[in-house]
This record gives sequence, C-alpha cells and structure tokens, in this order.
Amino acid sequence: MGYAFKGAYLLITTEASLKVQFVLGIIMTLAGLYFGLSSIEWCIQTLVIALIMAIEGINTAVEEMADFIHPEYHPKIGLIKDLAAGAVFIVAIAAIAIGFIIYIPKIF
Ligand SMILES: Nc1ncnc2c1ncn2[C@@H]1O[C@H](COP(=O)(O)OP(=O)(O)OP(=O)(O)O)[C@@H](O)[C@H]1O
Repeated sequence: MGYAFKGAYLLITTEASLKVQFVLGIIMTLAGLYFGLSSIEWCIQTLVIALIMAIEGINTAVEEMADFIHPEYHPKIGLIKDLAAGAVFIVAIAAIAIGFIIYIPKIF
C-alpha cells in the first residue's frame, strides 16, 4: 500500500501529463458540483477520470521500462511506446465523448 501510494504521488508530482490530468480532474469535479450531477453521472465521471490517469500511469511505466531495457533507438521500442500511447488515446476519446454526453444537455 505504501509503495502504491508512493507511485501515485510520484506520477502526480513528476509527470507533466499526469499533472494536467489531475488538474482537469479537479476542474471536472468542480463542474460536476456546479451542474449538480446525478449519482450515476458522478460514478461515470469519477471512473473516467481514474481510468485516464491509471492508463497514463501504466503508459509512463511502460516508457520507463522501455528506456531502461533499451535506451538506444530501436523500432520495437518505438512500437511498444506507440501502443502504450494508443491505449491512452482510446480512453481520452471516450472521456471527451462522455464529457459531451453529460454536460451538453446541462449547458444548452
Ligand atoms: N528508443 C526509441 N526507439 C524508437 N522510437 C522511439 C524511442 N523512444 C521514443 N520513440 C518514439 O517517440 C515517441 C515518443 O516517445 P517518448 O518516450 O518521448 O514519449 P513521450 O512523448 O514522452 O510520451 P508521454 O507524453 O506519454 O510521456 C514514441 O511513441 C516512439 O514512437
């Protein structure tokens, strides 16, 4: 548990993309309070924020491992990093879609 907490702390304090996502998560939480989300909307929004940060964390771990195992340029390392980045992209697209689905009817 201590190591897991340390890992989460390291991700949020040292990784630029995680910092941005953490701040976005806080902004979305404030937006949720402002627009009065339903219980199910809170569950979905919280899950999406956690999912995107968790996948980004795994992406960071994959990048660190790839650089440790093979610091020099290699097409296979490029492919491994691209696949990990692709996973983040898929969740990000879903997060944007869910954001629109939840907030568009409340704003307009
Ligand atoms: N050692 C390598 N060999 C081959 N291609 C690489 C290598 N390192 C990086 N790349 C290519 O550069 C891209 C970016 O890699 P990099 O490690 O800089 O990630 P990043 O831009 O810091 O990602 P993130 O923003 O998620 O931290 C990879 O997706 C890959 O296509």
